Amino acid sequence: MGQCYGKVSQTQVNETATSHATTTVTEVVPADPGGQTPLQSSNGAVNYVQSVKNTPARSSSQSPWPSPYPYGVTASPLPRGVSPSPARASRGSTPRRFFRRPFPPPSPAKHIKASLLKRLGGKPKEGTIPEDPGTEPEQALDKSFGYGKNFGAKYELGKEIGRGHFGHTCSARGKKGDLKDQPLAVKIISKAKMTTAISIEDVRREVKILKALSGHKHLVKFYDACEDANNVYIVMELCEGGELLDRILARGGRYTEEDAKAILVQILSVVSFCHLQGVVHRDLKPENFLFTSGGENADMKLIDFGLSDFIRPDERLNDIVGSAYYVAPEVLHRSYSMEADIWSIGVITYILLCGSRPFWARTESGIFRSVLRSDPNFDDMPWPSVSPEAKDFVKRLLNKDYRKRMTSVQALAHPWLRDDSHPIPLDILIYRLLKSYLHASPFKRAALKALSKALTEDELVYLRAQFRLLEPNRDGSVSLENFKMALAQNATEAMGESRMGLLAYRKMYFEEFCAAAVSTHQLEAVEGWEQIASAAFEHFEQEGNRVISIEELARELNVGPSAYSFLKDWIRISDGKLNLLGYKKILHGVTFRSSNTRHH
Ligand SMILES: Nc1ncnc2c1ncn2[C@@H]1O[C@H](COP(=O)(O)OP(=O)(O)OP(=O)(O)O)[C@@H](O)[C@H]1O
Ligand SMILES: [Ca+2]
Ligand SMILES: [Ca+2]
Repeated sequence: MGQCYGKVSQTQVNETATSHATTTVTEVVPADPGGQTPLQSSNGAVNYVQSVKNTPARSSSQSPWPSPYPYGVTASPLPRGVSPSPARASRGSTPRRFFRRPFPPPSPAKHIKASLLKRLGGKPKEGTIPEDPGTEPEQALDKSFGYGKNFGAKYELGKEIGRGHFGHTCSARGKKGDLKDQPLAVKIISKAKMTTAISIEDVRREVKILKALSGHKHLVKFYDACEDANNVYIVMELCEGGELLDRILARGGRYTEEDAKAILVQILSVVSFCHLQGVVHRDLKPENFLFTSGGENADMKLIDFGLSDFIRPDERLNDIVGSAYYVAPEVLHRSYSMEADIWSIGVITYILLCGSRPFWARTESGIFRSVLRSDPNFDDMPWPSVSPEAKDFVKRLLNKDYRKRMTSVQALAHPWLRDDSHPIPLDILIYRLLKSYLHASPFKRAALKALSKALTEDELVYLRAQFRLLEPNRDGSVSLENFKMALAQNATEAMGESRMGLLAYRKMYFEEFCAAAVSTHQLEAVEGWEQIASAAFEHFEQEGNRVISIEELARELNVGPSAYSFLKDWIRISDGKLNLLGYKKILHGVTFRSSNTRHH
């Protein structure tokens, strides 16, 4: 068996314990002898225990679970005045109480190792990391950011209040100007830690995104960025209420549905805002939501845009980043977009409702396997007593097929959360669907039109809200001009970055809007899909179905002659029109893996 690439020497451990608590210390997966990626490696229990013993920060080396305290119990990451919760403190001594649950309760999440190495540099063993970590000679790196150089003159630093893999955060006070005497938080990122071009770019982007998005009610307010020879300083509003993770642990890891809803509405509201601005967060987890004050009903703020990126509506990202417990399957498959954030919210929701993680294993590769292959447990306590709406909600966020997942806006409109007290924001998904509708063939549009006539009230609530947000013209129609206007109204500085393409002018009334803005993939994940499809097919029979040849159907579906043998089953022999199966295929689109066919 090869060496652990994450194994650390005692000196490194000490260095880590005093400066940064990194995952490379607290969770170690053995490198695969065959040079496989961490995705495929397995096992590691023995090495894991050994590495635990090497880690001075741990409160107990007996616990079978990764420590909730990468910082050690003495160096609590909790804000002043908040003591460690009993759940956190007692974990090491009473591990058995957690066996009753399908998975152990949450602990601070670990960044995906490959991503961490790539960003912060390091010495991976040959072949263990899927990508070149991009380490460059130090002197070649340009570490000047163009930020103000007068941090010391403007701010007075206070105590350390938090720590992550990339930086530590201190309380501070403004010395002059608008921020004079105002309590602040300053995230300090050491330039010495920026050993790769990627890590420098990450900091630049973190500041840029934070600055651009600052202003939303549930997003930490950005004030200033400074630098000196040693550090970058990100000055922001001080959130004194601690992390969401600590509140979850303080409650023994379970929220009532009402309390969970109050949390989720805030998360979804800020995440829909980010997505509309073309920003994907990529590291949503309970550690990255802070409460403004200690009160039960304090507002929550999203922090830490260190892994965030700009993304265009049709773009896919391929960089494996995030934290293992919260990472979406398609991120591990290296082709993802905004929906990856929604998965993470699904994981958070699951944790809020039952106190356990939906995907858990002792090693990173084990967690990945679970994310890719296993279905979360909805059978054990407390799930039988959780409302069907809440369960449906979680399942529609944790769908492994990202096309079937709800968007954050749809989640806000889901029956479990729907409530007049929070507005439903504009959904960028509509823009994508409209665009693809306008590019679709008349036959496919007729199929969608029939589908839209079979929609249930639940779907219509969302569509009506979206239509209203486009502020229909006096004749009740909208065009893409309305879309442009609506987007412009919601735009921040960040939006320009997403380089929204503009579509041609085309008038649309509500009826057609529904046909254009309905997502077949999402509907397929709905419980009543078969009924909806049958009802839709009846509408299609009335005013859309027609005689179609195999060749024409192949063209419609964008597939080649090798698919003809399948296609004949989708056309009725009696009248040469589509049957129900064929109708569903037209709605869904098909992919044949054959060299003779064009990939869809
Ligand atoms: N505005 C703030 N007010 C109060 N505490 C904060 C604030 N920003 C950050 N913190 C604290 O500092 C910690 C680290 O900050 P942050 O998450 O931005 O760092 P990081 O190094 O990027 O973390 P990670 O390891 O998750 O990538 C947070 O978890 C939180 O406890
Ligand atoms: Ca963080
Ligand atoms: Ca971060």
